[in-house]
Amino acid sequence: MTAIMKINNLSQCLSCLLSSKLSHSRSLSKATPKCAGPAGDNKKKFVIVMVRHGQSEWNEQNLFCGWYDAQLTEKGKQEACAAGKAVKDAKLKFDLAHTSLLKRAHDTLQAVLEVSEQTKIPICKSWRLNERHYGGLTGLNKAETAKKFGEEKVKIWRRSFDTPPPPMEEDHKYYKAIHKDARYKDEPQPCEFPNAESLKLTIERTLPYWNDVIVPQIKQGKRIILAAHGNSLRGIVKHLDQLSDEAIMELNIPTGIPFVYELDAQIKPLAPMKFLGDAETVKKAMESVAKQGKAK
Ligand SMILES: O=C(O)[C@@H](CO)OP(=O)(O)O
Repeated sequence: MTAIMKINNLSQCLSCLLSSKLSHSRSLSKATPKCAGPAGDNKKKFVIVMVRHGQSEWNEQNLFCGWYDAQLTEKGKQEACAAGKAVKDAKLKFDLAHTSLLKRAHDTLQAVLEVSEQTKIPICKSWRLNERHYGGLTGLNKAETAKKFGEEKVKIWRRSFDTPPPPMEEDHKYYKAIHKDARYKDEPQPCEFPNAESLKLTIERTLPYWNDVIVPQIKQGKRIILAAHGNSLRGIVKHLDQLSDEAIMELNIPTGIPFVYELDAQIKPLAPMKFLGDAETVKKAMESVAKQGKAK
């Protein structure tokens, strides 16, 4: 049975991981550091696999989703299974998985692990890996919003680095479903609970989890899969590839296609991200994410 750990804060996370290490000592003891590079610390090579969840019901309807807990569609489930097959075919093995508190990411991860026959690994969950909070735009149709406010404005809301969407007020249709959800009763603290996030704000809460939880595990040789969201992953990619605020605007991560980073001992990418999919399919899937913000 898959071990699931909900991580409420970073210190709890570390003790959680420690206890999981004890209870999963059999699976973890088999973990071998991925140090395939030539000798010398800088060349030491680690591998991390990331995947955006498969298509969700709100992706299908082209709605701003953010922290709303939309489910996977049938297509999304198939994408998740195909991602698992790609992982299996690439012979990628994991010691640990990380995901958000949102079902679409968790269910994608579960399918990947089932299809690639590695369901026994611990799964760490954190709100810090959630999708960016889309504020007052949550639940609105992206194409209709572009028609009303203009495509340029929607591109700024969707892809600019530091312009957040309008905030989610208490009378918003989805405020209760998100802000009063029991899964957030311990964390985030009221002062850190977002009511709208730009990519910059998303990075500010995602990066501490990357730096304090995931990076130390990578350095211990743990082979990790991270199943998250378009924008929480864009934040990590921006950091890893040191992309400028302008360059990150053009990156659209497709649903359900895993991508792999090979990292040196300083956790710097040794090569660009490599998608487990053919280049044409990946290009088309990226273009289709970008187009979601066009008026129809
Ligand atoms: O709606 C959202 O939460 C995200 C991801 O689906 O959309 P976008 O690609 O527009 O940032």
